[in-house]
Amino acid sequence: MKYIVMLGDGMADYPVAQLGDQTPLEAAKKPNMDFLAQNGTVGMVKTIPEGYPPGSDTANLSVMGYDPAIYYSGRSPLEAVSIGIELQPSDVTFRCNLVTLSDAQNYEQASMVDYSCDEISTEESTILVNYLNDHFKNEKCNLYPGISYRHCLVLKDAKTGSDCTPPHDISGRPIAEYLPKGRYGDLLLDMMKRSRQLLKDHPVNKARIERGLHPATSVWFWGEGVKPALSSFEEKYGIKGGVISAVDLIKGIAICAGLKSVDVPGATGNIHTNFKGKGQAAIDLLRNGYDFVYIHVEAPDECGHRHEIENKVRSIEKIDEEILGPVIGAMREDGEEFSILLMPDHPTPLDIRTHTAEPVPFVLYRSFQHGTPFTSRYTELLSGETGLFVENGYTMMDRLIKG
Ligand SMILES: O=C(O)[C@@H](CO)OP(=O)(O)O
Repeated sequence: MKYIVMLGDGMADYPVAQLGDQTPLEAAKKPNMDFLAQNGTVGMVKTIPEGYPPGSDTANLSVMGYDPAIYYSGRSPLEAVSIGIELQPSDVTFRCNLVTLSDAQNYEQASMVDYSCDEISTEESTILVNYLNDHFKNEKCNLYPGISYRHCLVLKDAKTGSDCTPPHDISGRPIAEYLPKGRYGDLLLDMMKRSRQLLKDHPVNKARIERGLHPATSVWFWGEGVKPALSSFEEKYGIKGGVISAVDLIKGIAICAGLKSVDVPGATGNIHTNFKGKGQAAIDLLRNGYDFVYIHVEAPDECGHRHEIENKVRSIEKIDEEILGPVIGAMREDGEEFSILLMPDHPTPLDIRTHTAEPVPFVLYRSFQHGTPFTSRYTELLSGETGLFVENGYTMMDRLIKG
């Protein structure tokens, strides 16, 4: 028996005028997802517990079977683990984005033009983060380069209690209201201001501007946290598993849960990711001694944040055609019985360009069970109409594996 989670990050949405008032899930051609919905159990599930931020951290922990109320210790430490940073219990970490701010005389007067600097390449960002660290590093403070615009700041012998805003929540808005506050607010803001001076004339940025791309004009800190402690997935569920994702957050959850984190060449975390490669990596894992795979695709979420309507629809179609179809095909070819949980972690509605905490539509399909069809397609509306509602997202893994 094989267990598969197919997770489209931020896939759920609201009706979009440009799509004829359909959601991207309604507009997309996705025969495999619709087949699962026609033959599986369909409903809505709340992945974000009351009082928690609607992030991919809390939501993916839930889907992976870990109650955020018990296991959530912040986002950046999960990413730090994936980057390979040895965290001490007294370390406090922050996500460090490279961002593009608008030109302004004073830092406080700028706006958030782009939380990702046009998804700056890892090669360029590594040069910039190492350069900044040469200026910032001391016995209490260290910057570590990660992937693309996602990096990590570690403060030694520190405490939590800073109040920061994710930059993808304030796209296009003036930053004044959203600058760091709380315990390390002044320190973080000082580094952000200094980074703007240091990055201004950097050759990497000059070359980006020449190529018509957004330069990295500042660092932006958020996602505070401390060393995570997850129980072993294998001990919890009695099966060996792996995770396929392009982003450090999900890879970090995998490592902390004792799951294998698979690197797929060309997996980028955006619409240009290697969808086929991810599907093949899942098949390879399931054919080589692993009974569980969690396939995470970041692209629909990025398209939501960037307000890329067509790309969001297309990313759902590519998940369906290049990942879900081949995985289902391989399981049938091998004569394997299998269960699939299909769902997003949270909605990232195109209209608001950020996450919401609303319940998301799910399908739980078992290759060996055939009952009365629940619904005709996999959509937000039809999933809601079945009347099945799961209050605690972290129980979905029990439903998938334990039945
Ligand atoms: O990694 C990030 O910075 C954000 C935005 O892309 O990811 P998510 O929306 O999945 O939290």
